[in-house]
Amino acid sequence: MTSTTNGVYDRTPLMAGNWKMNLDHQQAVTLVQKLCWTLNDADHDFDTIEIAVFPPFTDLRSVQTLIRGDKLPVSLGAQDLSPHASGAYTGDISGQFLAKLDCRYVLVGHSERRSVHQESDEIVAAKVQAAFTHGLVPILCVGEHLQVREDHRHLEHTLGQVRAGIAKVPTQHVQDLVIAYEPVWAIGTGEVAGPEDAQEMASAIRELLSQDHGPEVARSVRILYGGSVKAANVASIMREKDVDGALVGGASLDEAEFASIVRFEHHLLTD
Ligand SMILES: O=C[C@H](O)COP(=O)(O)O
Repeated sequence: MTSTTNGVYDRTPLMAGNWKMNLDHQQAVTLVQKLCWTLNDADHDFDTIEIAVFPPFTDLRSVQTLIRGDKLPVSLGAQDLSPHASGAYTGDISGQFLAKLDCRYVLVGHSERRSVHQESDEIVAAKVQAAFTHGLVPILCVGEHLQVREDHRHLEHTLGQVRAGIAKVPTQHVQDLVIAYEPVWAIGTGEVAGPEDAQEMASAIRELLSQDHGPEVARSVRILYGGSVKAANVASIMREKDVDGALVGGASLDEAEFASIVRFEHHLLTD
């Protein structure tokens, strides 16, 4: 599978739906079924764009059973994991358990984890390592608050989060990483960063990866944009050459809207 938008590199676009703390396990199954029906009805080519859903932990087994039973072309991911493999960590979930549930991805360092649960760069780095240890692909979430952007420190801040998050990851793992740039001021606010803002950051992240891990690794890493992505704005973001997909919150809870986001190439053709 290759990217058909930025053309230069062989990166498969990834459209990831982070449901956050929404939908119980029955609603989760219904949403995934409806999403696939909607995409099938639209003759969507599932080979060109990867689709992943990130339900709450309690939904994962039900969604896994559906995906496996109906052989649905949808990847499964979790919203968080413990930095530890097992032990006395009440309420935490091991990456080992997520891998057993066929999770391919896990979000790490989402801004809501960093702000609500005070996750530091050190904890985020330990979770990135734990993900790789258990064979999961971490989606490292980074991004600045509004004040940082207004102070013109957004590049320094966000690149610092990237460097800290992958500090202990060997180069052979870095190439499999996914990074999601989510400016905090654009999350759930209806404010969307301009495509040029997304490209500026994605390009800077790729340059940093190139410096630290070499150009081949930098070309392999997929970089997503997140923050108020909708069907109406996804095409302009996906036109940017270093943006390889979207991490979608609210709009991923509606099968028609998320299906339309997944079919962003259709918008490119009709724009
Ligand atoms: O993980 C998703 C992001 O937080 C974006 O959420 P949003 O699309 O509701 O703004």
